[in-house]
Amino acid sequence: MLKRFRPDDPVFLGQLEARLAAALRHAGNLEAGLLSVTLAVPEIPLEFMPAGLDEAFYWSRPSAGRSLLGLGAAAEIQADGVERWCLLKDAFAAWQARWQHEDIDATGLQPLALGGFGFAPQAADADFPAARLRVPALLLRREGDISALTFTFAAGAVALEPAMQRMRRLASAMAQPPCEKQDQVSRRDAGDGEDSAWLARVADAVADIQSGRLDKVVLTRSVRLSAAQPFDPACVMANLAKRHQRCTLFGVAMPAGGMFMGASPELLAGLRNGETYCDALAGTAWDRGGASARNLLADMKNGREHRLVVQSIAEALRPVCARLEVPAAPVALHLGHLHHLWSGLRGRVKPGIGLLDLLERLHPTPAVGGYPPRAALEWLAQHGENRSGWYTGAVGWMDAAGEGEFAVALRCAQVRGTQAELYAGAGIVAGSEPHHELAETEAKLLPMLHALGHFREEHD
Ligand SMILES: C=C(O[C@H]1C=CC=C(C(=O)O)[C@@H]1O)C(=O)O
Repeated sequence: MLKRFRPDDPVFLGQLEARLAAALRHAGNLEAGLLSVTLAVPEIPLEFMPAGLDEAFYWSRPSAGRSLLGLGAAAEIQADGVERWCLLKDAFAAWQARWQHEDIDATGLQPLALGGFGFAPQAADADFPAARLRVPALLLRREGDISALTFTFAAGAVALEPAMQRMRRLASAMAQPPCEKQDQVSRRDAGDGEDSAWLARVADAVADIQSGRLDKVVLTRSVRLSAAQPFDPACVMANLAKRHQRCTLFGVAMPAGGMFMGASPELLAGLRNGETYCDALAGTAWDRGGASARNLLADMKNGREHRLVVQSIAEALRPVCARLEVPAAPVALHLGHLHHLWSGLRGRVKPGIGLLDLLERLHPTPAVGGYPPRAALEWLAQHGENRSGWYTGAVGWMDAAGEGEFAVALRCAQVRGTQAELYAGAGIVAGSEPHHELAETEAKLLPMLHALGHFREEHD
């Protein structure tokens, strides 16, 4: 085990290189598939995303003591269209079948694939495939009190030097302070006309719900921010991390530069040792307006909105679970100024069911789509709902055994240069009032607005 972790320390890097070289020699010739080498390192500070890494995938769930940072790709599958789940499952099964792992220090940690997918089966824009899974060439992770590095190589590309080059880039990024205080102040681009179009769409949805065509549909909107100086994604992430420790923090580098990042309050699904856990999150109140947090649990409209999500998740899980626990009533989840109705569902999955099977069955839940799911998706398609990137899809990780966690991509933005595009939505049910729903989306934008330096003077 390496005795000290000072990423910029040549002694550390020298020891690491020697140990990796020995592990590669020990592994022998890799004729097909993937080789991962995991080395324990002393405690890694991963509560912040390091700055200046243009190929990073960062995922952190502080409440579970879990943080991941992946760089590069030893293997990747991008999948588009209605068959995207089949394509992902086939590719993942092929990796699993020939994935050699040298866990040199017996960390017990498996190598991981990192990935995400969008709301719709087709890619929404050029920066994001509809779905992607990637085995990072270098993975830095913290799991409770274990910290480790995993290097992964594809057959035909088992080479020490490129791996160490990437490691040195990571080391110099981690040696920097996570965020030089960014006194960024951004301004919001005008979009009043867009607000009135959105209000009209909510009114249309309410009318169609009242006519019985559907029970619920989630409508989303986006706003743009600009700043005089480029946003620094590491600072934005540090701002999110300061305020949203109960959420899942994520940052996914975009191929043409910039980052898709956010602080999600909702796990779509987790799977560990055959036990699955899912958040049903729907029904919202916020400070300064709306149903107050105190009334949230008694509010009929929010209760209706929430029940549809619980019911739908339970319907999706029941056929693949040997045991399923569905709470009889939600509890209030308080996240700063936002308050949600939350129900945690848990179950034991049947043998052979992996995380990708669960994601395929669950997505999109009525927390991001609507109910009945098909009627809601048709309604959204007919009304031109267009969601950028992976917003209302999910971002997460899977281990080589097919278990892992994906968080719904909410409370997020695409941040590139001096521009940012932020997203928020609201569930529309019978009785929804358009201006109230617009105010709800404004409340849901606040976490990212704060993190991007908007409203700084008013609130900080
Ligand atoms: C679609 C969003 O929130 C969903 C998740 C939680 C609560 C929701 C609600 O109360 O409407 C939404 O269904 C969003 O934050 O962009």
